[in-house]
Amino acid sequence: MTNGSRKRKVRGSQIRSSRDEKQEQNVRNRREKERQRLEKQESHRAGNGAAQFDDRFMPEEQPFVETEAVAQVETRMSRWLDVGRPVHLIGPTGCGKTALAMHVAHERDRPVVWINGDADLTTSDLVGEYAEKERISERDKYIHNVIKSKDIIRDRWVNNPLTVAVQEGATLVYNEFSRTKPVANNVLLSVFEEGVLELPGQRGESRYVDVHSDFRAILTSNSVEYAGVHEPQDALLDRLVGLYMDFYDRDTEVEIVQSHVDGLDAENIEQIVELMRELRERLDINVGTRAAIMAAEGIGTVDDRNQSVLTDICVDVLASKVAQRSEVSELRDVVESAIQDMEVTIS
Ligand SMILES: Nc1ncnc2c1ncn2[C@@H]1O[C@H](COP(=O)(O)OP(=O)(O)OP(=O)(O)O)[C@@H](O)[C@H]1O
Repeated sequence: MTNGSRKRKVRGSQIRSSRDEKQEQNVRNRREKERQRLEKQESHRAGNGAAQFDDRFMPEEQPFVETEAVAQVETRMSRWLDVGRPVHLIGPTGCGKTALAMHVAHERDRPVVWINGDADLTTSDLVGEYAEKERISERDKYIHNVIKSKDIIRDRWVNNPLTVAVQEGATLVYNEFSRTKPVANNVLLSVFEEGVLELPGQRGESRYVDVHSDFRAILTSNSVEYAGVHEPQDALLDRLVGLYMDFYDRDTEVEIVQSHVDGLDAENIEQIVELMRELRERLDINVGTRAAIMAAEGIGTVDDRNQSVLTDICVDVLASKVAQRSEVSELRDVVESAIQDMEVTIS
């Protein structure tokens, strides 16, 4: 054997040993990456407050007007929330329940969680479910040239808004809760009474979640639907403090419309609010504060303002509430005569 061949042999073994080192290093890197991934996943699952409060649970904050009338209802709400009682705001569509609930919730300086009641909403939609599959792969080289590989697929629990709110001591705003079928809302009974949320589907200790001492709930419902198809179970209503709301007074409604509509002077807004309040009396349909905001927005787009345009705008705003086409002409007649009688002069 020549010196050269010996040298090549030595070089070959050096290359092989550096390859082995590299492979071992790769295995170590992969294990470290997997460890970091699992650690991240675990901390996400355990969740801290900020991570759990996902935007999809919360609507944007709207401008909020606080007059004496508004402050009165706020005071009554806060009184009950302070002693840990859930508050149920009941009132006609568009009277300001949601705006008030959101405002009071934000004032509490706790995270706010939002749920919108719906006939299709299930208990799982409220509390959570095993909704995702989690795949964990382990690859290990225990013996030289033998790679042991294992794939674990397990179900992963995903919390829904009620569980997040209960765990984090948030203020839950459950809008139109009576639209949800009563059976789905049964989970609320033990939350309000025993301070425990039961997670159907979970096993063992993780089936029960202690309600955080700062957790509060504000529920809203429409006074008409409330007595309708999904009449909530008496046991749930028994646990709620019920505050009936009506439309605010004229001046509050004027301020509310002003806060939502730019570029329309106070006189025009006052006339629109007064007209809508009159139509509220004359029509069988519900004419909420929202209708006044929409009419003011509509008028704001018109340069050449007159009674005929105002009639068109009011009919457009209210027509979706009448069931038949034939009723639209009746609606127009009522709007026209209200404008005439009140001598509304929009400018
Ligand atoms: N205090 C307030 N400040 C500012 N805007 C308000 C106030 N109260 C009500 N509004 C506005 O009036 C409109 C109707 O209010 P809101 O949606 O709260 O009524 P609601 O009773 O919850 O209606 P629905 O039953 O249809 O949900 C909204 O545009 C809302 O932003």
